[in-house]
Amino acid sequence: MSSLFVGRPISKSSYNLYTLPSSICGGQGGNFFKISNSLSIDDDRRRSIEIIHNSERIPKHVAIIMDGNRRWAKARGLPVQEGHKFLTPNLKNICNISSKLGIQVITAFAFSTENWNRSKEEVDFLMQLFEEFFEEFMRLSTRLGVRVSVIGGKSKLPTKLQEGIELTEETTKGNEGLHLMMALNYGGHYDMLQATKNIASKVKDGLIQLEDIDNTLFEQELTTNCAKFPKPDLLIRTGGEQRISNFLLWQLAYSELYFTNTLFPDFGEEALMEAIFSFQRRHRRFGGHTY
Ligand SMILES: CC(C)=CCC/C(C)=C/CC/C(C)=C/COP(=O)(O)OP(=O)(O)O
Repeated sequence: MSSLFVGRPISKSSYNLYTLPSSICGGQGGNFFKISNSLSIDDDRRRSIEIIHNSERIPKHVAIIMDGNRRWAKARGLPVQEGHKFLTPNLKNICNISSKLGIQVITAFAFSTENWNRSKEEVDFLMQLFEEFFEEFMRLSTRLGVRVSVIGGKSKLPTKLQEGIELTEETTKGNEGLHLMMALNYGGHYDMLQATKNIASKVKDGLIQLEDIDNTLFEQELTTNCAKFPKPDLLIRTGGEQRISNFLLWQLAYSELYFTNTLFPDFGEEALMEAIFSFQRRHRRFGGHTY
């Protein structure tokens, strides 16, 4: 299909998002995008950008490691907390753009099983910030249309935060738009161990046989099983480090990895679009092709 950019602009920034009427795109509110003609970009990039993004080209599930808050704050002579404060506004922005693009699941790594080793002051601040985050997403449930849930060891989180999470999960569970999974007190090791324990317990109780254990059964026990698309197509890590840091270890087996130097507080629409463009240029083979 050739590029058709006759739609209604839905975003005013360096990248202009366009929505085409469903009569033209043949689907429900399909989104099309192009980069503004006024921008100076090379032809190769323009070509990759001018891809009409149908469901094949848009990652269904994007996971994001939100890193770089401290460096952002330090570079400005600010307390670390000032960097963390971008959690809610940036995730709101990411959810908005992702919804328009047709991304269906976002998993955001907000606190790992190892992050308890940070200073008490930072951990306390983060727990308070997470409480405010859930309040805000619950308050805006109808407007955002985002279903919010949490993966990770919730029982170790402060009681007030657990209550906020429960309320938010309950309030937003009927939202049929984007599904935002917040990974809190989460670790890939934790996820695989809890799955293993559940399976072992089922074997012990005679509910399943040892021979029944396969990839499908194992994946059913992972915390991400609550999402329609449990495995990320694309992993983004902001902040310049190129490692997984105990994130979705099983689920990332065939994900495309994208590392950017952009620090999380600076990670906005333009940076997200860059990540999507990069994904669109990848050839996913899943071990099945040679060419
Ligand atoms: C946006 C926001 C307020 C997020 C909360 C701040 C926070 C704790 C971010 C860390 C996210 C995370 C688990 C990154 C993994 O890196 P790592 O630093 O745990 O691991 P590493 O030492 O391997 O880099």
